[in-house]
Amino acid sequence: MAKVVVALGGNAILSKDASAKAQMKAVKETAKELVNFIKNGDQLIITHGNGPQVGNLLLQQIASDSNENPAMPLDTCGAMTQGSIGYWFQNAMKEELLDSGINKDVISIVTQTIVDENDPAFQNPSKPIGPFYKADEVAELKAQHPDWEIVEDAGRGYRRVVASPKPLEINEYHAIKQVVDAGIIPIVSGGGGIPVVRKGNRLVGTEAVIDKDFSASKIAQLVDADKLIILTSVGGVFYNYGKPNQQELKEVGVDEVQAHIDADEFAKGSMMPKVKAAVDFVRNTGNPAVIGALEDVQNIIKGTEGTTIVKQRVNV
Ligand SMILES: Nc1ncnc2c1ncn2[C@@H]1O[C@H](COP(=O)(O)OP(=O)(O)O)[C@@H](O)[C@H]1O
Ligand SMILES: NC(=O)OP(=O)(O)O
Repeated sequence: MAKVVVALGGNAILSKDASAKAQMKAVKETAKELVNFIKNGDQLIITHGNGPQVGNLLLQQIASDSNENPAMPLDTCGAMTQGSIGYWFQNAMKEELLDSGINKDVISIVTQTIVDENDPAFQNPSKPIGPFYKADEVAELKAQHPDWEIVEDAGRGYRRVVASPKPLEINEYHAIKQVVDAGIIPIVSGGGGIPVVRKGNRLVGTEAVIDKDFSASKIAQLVDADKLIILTSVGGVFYNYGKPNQQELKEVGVDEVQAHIDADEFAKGSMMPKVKAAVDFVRNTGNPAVIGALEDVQNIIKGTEGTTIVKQRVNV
């Protein structure tokens, strides 16, 4: 039995339609794929992004902000998305498991992730959240929201970016480990976890969105996972992505990927955190990490799809 941490992108939950109904439908499709890990005999730990959802929630907060009904801060919005997305997954996974004749419990755990208040990321926002905007909408958005940073997101449009400090510790990991050992499927560290700073015995929420790929790597190391699988909207990692000479990677050693990270060849805010998180997991555990598409889960399990990053390639 392999212990597998699966990280899902916020974009895998929300495509164009941001209604709860459409997101629940997408989560249900995702759950159908995830149940394949259980059928394969794996122990599953699920984590997910929240970039689109937390950005949309912030917009709702701004739209209804008043003395009587004040806007919630970003850390609280992160917690709210852990609750809503966790509910969707908990609900959909249980139904899919029962439909497959498997009686297993699924539970989402509100997770706090400890960050360093002096992390330079607080001065350099990089995490895209919320909807995509067109180039000609940016000037008006900046006039409406002078405190917003807006950047181009991997050729897909423009998005607001917020601070994204690195996860140092997952506060609830002892409890998460016990849940996994009890044979329960946990949904953890949603949206990278709620960013908190340690002040003695207190954990104080801070306004940021942690990259779920980095926190997934941390969780995977803390629970001694055999594999980290990052599922997204693309079949694997490409060199020269989007160019005529793009090349999809099948199996690749950490040192080779590191050289491409050092040369800044992957898109910031999309593929770069995934490859960095995967390399961190492989280096610290010696176990493989896979980056691939959600719809390819069955073949990822067989090892025929996705990009697998390994400590050292056997046949080079
Ligand atoms: N080198 C690359 N190889 C593959 N995909 C890439 C690369 N560079 C950028 N991308 C883009 O990254 C996207 C995945 O990142 P993102 O949308 O942030 O993931 P998620 O929300 O699923 O975590 C892909 O859909 C693809 O458009
Ligand atoms: N928090 C986070 O990494 O979200 P996305 O995966 O949606 O970007």
